[in-house]
Amino acid sequence: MNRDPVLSVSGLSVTYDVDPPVEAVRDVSLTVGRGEVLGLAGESGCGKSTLAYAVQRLLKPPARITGGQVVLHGVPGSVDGADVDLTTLAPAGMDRLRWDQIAMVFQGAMNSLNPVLSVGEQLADVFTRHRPAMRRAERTAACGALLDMVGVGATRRRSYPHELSGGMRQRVMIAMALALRPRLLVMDEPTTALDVLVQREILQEISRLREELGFSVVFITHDLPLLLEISDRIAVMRAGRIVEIAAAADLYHHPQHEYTKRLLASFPSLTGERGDFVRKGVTV
Ligand SMILES: Nc1ncnc2c1ncn2[C@@H]1O[C@H](COP(=O)(O)OP(=O)(O)OP(=O)(O)O)[C@@H](O)[C@H]1O
Repeated sequence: MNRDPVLSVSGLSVTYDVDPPVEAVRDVSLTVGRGEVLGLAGESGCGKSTLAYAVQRLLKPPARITGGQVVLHGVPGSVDGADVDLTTLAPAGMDRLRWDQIAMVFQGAMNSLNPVLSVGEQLADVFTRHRPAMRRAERTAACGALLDMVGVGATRRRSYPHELSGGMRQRVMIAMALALRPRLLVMDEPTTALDVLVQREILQEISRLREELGFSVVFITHDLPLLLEISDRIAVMRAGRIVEIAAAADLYHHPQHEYTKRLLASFPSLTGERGDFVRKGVTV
């Protein structure tokens, strides 16, 4: 399926300036289409997180982008009409785009909630910072609607993080990431720390929200079976490079790269009869 791109990464390279230097991302090119779920697979240390952080300019020294471009397309109000190269954008410009256009949910996100503020207050804070003209009542209503949307329920607005389960807290983080209706959601192992049932419930929720709101997702995990279920396309990364990128079903049925074949073979659940769950969407 051809979709308008939301994000185009071309020739992106990132090095950690340590001794010896680590070339964590090497000449990576990929696009993310509107409304698409792009899965990013690969073994631990292959550079998935570095790529995700680089795309949002969230890398800190010793990491350094050594080449390439990250273009966000169709940015409202941008100077040249629509396309913004995030690698050259001034920090203030990037701050404006973060949350608004691109938001991220990472693995430990649920632990980054402030323990002394209610989840409602923390959600409201996103609006206070990014939508200063919003009135208090409007903000409160928006926070309630978000909590309903992710299945936490508006009545939990006054709860503190410690009063919620890990799954609930991660849902709050997803609500926060979706608050400003970003066009791209980057999720780095967002459910890995949760038990399998909660993980599936949340993935189902993300699939539903994606259909309802139309945002694109870059979903990172080492869990290839999970990616095959939820992704439109999958990029397989190895030692900093994308070795193969294909529609999920093609990648499963006709893997081209030796490494992809090995990766598929390393998940026993993908061999034999159980392999038929590919591309049917998330089911509980
Ligand atoms: N701060 C750092 N300094 C030096 N090297 C680093 C740093 N952070 C990451 N690396 C290296 O960069 C490479 C890519 O790491 P990265 O965390 O992006 O991989 P990953 O695929 O996301 O792994 P995981 O699934 O374990 O999170 C690895 O070799 C890692 O050791």
